[in-house]
Amino acid sequence: MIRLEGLQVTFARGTPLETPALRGLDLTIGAGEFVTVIGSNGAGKSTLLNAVSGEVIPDAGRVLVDETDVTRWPAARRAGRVARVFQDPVAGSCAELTLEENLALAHARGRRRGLRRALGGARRDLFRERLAELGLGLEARLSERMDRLSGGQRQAVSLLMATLQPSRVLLLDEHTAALDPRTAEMVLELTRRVVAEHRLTTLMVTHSMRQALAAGSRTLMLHEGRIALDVSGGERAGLAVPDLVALFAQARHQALDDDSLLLG
Ligand SMILES: Nc1ncnc2c1ncn2[C@@H]1O[C@H](COP(=O)(O)OP(=O)(O)OP(=O)(O)O)[C@@H](O)[C@H]1O
Repeated sequence: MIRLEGLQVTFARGTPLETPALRGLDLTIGAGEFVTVIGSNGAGKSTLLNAVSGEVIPDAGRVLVDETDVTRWPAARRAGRVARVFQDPVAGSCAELTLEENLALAHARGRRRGLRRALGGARRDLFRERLAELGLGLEARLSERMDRLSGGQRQAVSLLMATLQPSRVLLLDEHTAALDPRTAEMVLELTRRVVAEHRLTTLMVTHSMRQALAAGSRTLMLHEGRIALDVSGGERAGLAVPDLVALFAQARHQALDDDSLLLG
């Protein structure tokens, strides 16, 4: 479960480059809920994920993960609770290490146990089993270096790494954007499976309106650091991509109107 209360993040405060990225954002995401996040460039989507993962500490407001206030916790301290997969397939793992070593590191993260113990025979069997579940034949490639894998295979392994941690929260930052359409679909399908199996509370940022509606059960639209749209249930089920595009345009105009009212 994630709860954000009055979250404010301003970059370069007090300088001519001052940028308000999140402007008092309130959001509650239930345990096991899968939420997709859309919004134009600079809307605050990555900052939102960064505030949950601890890469960014807010100026005001609170971040709660499973009812624990983690607002001031650095990212490393949250790593056992919050897993993340990035847009760049290279970002989530160590290229020079083998698949097994990467999985062992992920398995050890957030636990009080070292790499050596994590590399035992029982672990290897677990890794092989979990890799086999991906259906990509990677179970036979445990001792290969990570940089031998394709982008899609790396994202699949990154998702698997996320579930080897004891984490309950999964953050996906445009994690299929760098993949070709077929591979992106495969990784999205895998994402659905992994989230459902592990009941992960999930925030997925995407620039694809189609993906935003096809994955998860709720969609948020961010605009200028605020939530401009929050749809779920029957309302969302009845939406097609053009409807979402229209709502997006409407929410942006609404925000512009609000600003002009304020300015007026
Ligand atoms: N480290 C930083 N320093 C200064 N400004 C930043 C920093 N990170 C983000 N910003 C600014 O904060 C605002 C929100 O950025 P953010 O990256 O969260 O948007 P986004 O919705 O993820 O955009 P995109 O879709 O382009 O990735 C933008 O105006 C951005 O330029």
